[in-house]
Amino acid sequence: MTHQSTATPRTIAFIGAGNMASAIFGGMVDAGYPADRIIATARSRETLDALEQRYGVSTTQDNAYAVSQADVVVLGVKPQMMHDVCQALTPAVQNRKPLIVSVAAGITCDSLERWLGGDLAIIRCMPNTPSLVGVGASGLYATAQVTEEQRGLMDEMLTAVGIVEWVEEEGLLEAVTGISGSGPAYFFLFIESLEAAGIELGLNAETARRLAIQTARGAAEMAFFSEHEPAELRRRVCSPNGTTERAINSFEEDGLRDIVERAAKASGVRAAELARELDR
Ligand SMILES: NC(=O)C1=CN([C@@H]2O[C@H](COP(=O)(O)OP(=O)(O)OC[C@H]3O[C@@H](n4cnc5c(N)ncnc54)[C@H](O)[C@@H]3O)[C@@H](O)[C@H]2O)C=CC1
Ligand SMILES: O=C(O)[C@@H]1CCC=N1
Repeated sequence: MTHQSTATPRTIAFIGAGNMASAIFGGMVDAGYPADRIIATARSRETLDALEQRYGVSTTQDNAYAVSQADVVVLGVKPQMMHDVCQALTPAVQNRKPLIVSVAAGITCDSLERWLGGDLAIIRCMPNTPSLVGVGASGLYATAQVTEEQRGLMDEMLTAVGIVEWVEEEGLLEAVTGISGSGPAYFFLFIESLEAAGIELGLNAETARRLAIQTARGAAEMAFFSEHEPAELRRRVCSPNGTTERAINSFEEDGLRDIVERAAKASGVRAAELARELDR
């Protein structure tokens, strides 16, 4: 994959280059976005050195300096840190007026706007970590101040690392969090469980892990590329009165669908809770 845009690439500051932010810019760089247009900040110099070495991005521990260079500021710190980080950045942000993008679970555009001094174009983004390997899924919400060009810029940045879905109501980002933001962890848990089952059934640990991972990958790729819906693909694995049917019946009897729905809702509820807890 190569970076397609002919426009001058924007300078993007990632404030808090942890798991999520580095998954996005790592994926962007691997997809061809110019590394010299990315500035990453973090608390530890060691983290930044490693990112500089791996991706060739610029780094600094000075958040305000990074903002002073940026057309787009991606806020990638933990929700609990967001208030203090924003307040410290207010002068630099008000001076430069970059597009503000937050990836933090829960934190509302209203809080961000207040904490950063007002009158800003803000996008809330709920990405996920598979962005690192170009298979991310991001849900986005834009406030009224965001221009079409800025939306286009985000589309360009994030389609380099996966799919992008815009939602028209901010509250729907809670649903996005419950499905795709937290979602990779659900699938990792399923892989772990399948691996453990393989070991229980007598396979050696490495074989069980390789089979579980490759099966998850194969199923996801088939679902992605197929013209058939997942339910049909599932039916095609189930021979009548065969082995899969027995396993699927076991899942259904144990209430897997309800279990998944409850978990996804719990994630979204926690996002809403974070917004209330951290608003001030
Ligand atoms: N991890 C995930 O799968 C996802 C995370 N998110 C959101 O991404 C945000 C970050 O989560 P993670 O990357 O998992 O956390 P993390 O702990 O890996 O990253 C946070 C980074 O912020 C840095 N940091 C802390 N205080 C700072 C400061 N004052 N100035 C500059 N940098 C500072 C830390 O050094 C660290 O590198 C959270 O708000 C979370 O809700 C959203 C979607 C998925
Ligand atoms: O667990 C969290 O709060 C973050 C947001 C979505 C995925 N990880």
